[in-house]
Amino acid sequence: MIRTISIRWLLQRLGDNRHSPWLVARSRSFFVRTLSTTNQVKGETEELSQAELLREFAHMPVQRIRNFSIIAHVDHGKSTLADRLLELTGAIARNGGQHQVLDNLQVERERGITVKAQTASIFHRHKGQLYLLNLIDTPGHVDFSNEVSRSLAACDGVVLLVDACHGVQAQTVANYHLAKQRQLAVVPVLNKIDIKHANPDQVCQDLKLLFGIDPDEVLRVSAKLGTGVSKVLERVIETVPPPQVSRDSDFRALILDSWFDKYRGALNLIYVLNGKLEQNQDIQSLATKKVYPVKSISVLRPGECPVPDVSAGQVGLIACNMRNSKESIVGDTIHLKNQAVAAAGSYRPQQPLVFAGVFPADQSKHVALRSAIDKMVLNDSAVTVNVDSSPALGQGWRLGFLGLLHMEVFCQRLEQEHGAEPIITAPSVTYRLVLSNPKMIKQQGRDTMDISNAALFPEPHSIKEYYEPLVLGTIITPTEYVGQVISLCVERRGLQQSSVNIDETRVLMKYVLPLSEIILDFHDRLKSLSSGYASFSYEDYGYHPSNLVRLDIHLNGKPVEELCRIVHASKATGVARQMVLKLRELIPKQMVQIAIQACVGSKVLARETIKAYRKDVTAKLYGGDVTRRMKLLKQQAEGKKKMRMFANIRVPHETFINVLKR
Ligand SMILES: Nc1nc2c(ncn2[C@@H]2O[C@H](COP(=O)(O)OP(=O)(O)OP(=O)(O)O)[C@@H](O)[C@H]2O)c(=O)[nH]1
Repeated sequence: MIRTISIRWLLQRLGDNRHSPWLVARSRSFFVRTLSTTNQVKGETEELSQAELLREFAHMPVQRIRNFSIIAHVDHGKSTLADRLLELTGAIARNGGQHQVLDNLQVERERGITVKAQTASIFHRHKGQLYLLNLIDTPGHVDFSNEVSRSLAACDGVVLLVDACHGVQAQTVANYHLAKQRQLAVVPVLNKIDIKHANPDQVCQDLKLLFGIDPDEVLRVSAKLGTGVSKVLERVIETVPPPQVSRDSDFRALILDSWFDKYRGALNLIYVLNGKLEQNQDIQSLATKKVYPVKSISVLRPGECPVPDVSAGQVGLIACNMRNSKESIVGDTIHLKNQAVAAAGSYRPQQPLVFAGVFPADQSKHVALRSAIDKMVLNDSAVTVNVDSSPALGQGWRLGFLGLLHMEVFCQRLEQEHGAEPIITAPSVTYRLVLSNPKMIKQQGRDTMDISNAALFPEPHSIKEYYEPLVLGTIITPTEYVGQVISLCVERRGLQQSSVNIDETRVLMKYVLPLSEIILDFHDRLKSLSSGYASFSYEDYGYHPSNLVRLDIHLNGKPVEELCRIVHASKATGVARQMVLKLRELIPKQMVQIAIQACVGSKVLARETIKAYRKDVTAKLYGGDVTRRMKLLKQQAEGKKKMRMFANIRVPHETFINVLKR
């Protein structure tokens, strides 16, 4: 019965949402699941029907629940392993031609990377007992580390996956420490052992040296071929403790994730810490105090399966008429109406590091873009939004991201999932200024000012001290590239903190680097100079004093706000030169001559000129009459002089971003 209703519901949704790739993708994975169960999947739990499994879900004791994430460096095979685990446990069809089922966003499939952590509840029989395993596939890229921290808040253990060819990489180190900070059980697994030049023994030694992991503890698998994968589930059940929750107390749950559904509003993925939640009960948000009736509860397998209730230790999806990101807050605690409970868990979204202006290409699309951004922010709690305006681009928003890739993916999703086509200004970091101007201090209500929009940078005489954000970077590189890596770090004002040989062939270096120096292309440069072998990860290192200046760009003497930048004083001349040259290429020739100047205060550091079109006013003249020709050219020059005075130079929108790329 449930299945029949769900398929009808699904088909309606597919029909009505042809333009929502996200929903279609989600529904498709649901479809795969539904078909697979209809055909009786071949898995460890094949003897149980879907209805029986859901009954098991309702009665599953806490002692037989395991919540774990798969964490690893980029491309080490997390999503492939997740696929195999889903197949093995019968959640999806084996050899169904579906790859990386949990990577269901269009952007994930196009880029081949995971950007959103995805949950799936699976069942596995171990020593005669059925266990409920909540598996979370996490992204590997540093820009999506918020997704990893968010996932770990609902876990008691992790599968630390390491590529047996490439070994421990920067993000392996970062993710391992994240798991250890939360005191989670670690199941070390080497992947890709099917590859000829894999060196599992060496990687085991590295794991021992870096993390003290006993080589005998390390499982060896091939997620691609499925070799050894069942051992991973056994080890998870044996090593990861059951959740530390209580079913006897009042209901309390942590909102882990949320996303928007056209019909049901915001859907919340919750991790229940206490008690039990049933359909039609009223829940209250601890943050907003608002009350909502629970309309539906489901479990993700990985498609939605309706269940009547969800109990402590379990992860469930609820629809409760929340409308937007202001109501559905990731990290918030929900409880039953009018019951006093303490906040659940310690998860807080990471603070954004990179900021960019987002404006509608056409101001009439302002409302549509605002609604699209709101829906996207609901699904990405790490993004911050503040209202912004610009004389050239109109009303818009200043969005905060965790990195450039995060920003690119967010904007791509805005386009793909919501049909929005915004203009994105150049990304910048947030600088901190200590003010000396009493009037400004009074206005601000304090003597410091955080600023990410260079256009709002105060005059130097109002500033006492400048601070810029630094990061602690971890670089792992083969020894032959150490020299080039060090040169790159020095060029980016990096200071080496340590350098350790992991083994004879690889070095782990720690560098303190200014965030502004790494956001644009540091990672690409590092990859290209090391033929793709070096890896980089970073964490916040706080604000430190710096010597900053505001670099203004003038076009025919008029400052262009969108192009000004905050730069380190030592780099001002180099950046000025580079910017004017780039602008000369990017701004199309116009009817007037354009002078491009880069200045700090009144000092011009670099200048370039774009010559005007020279309209051939003499083209129609019959040949040879020099005096007539000269007279016409002179008239034209007079006209241009006038035009220059009122000249309205057309700067293409993409110039604002392209000019800042190195
Ligand atoms: N030969 C071989 N290739 C594998 C194995 N596991 C994964 N791969 C390949 O490695 C590539 C990356 O796999 P993914 O599962 O996307 O890696 P990921 O860790 O989820 O990637 P991100 O989520 O972007 O960090 C894909 O081309 C897989 O086919 C394996 O066991 N053997």
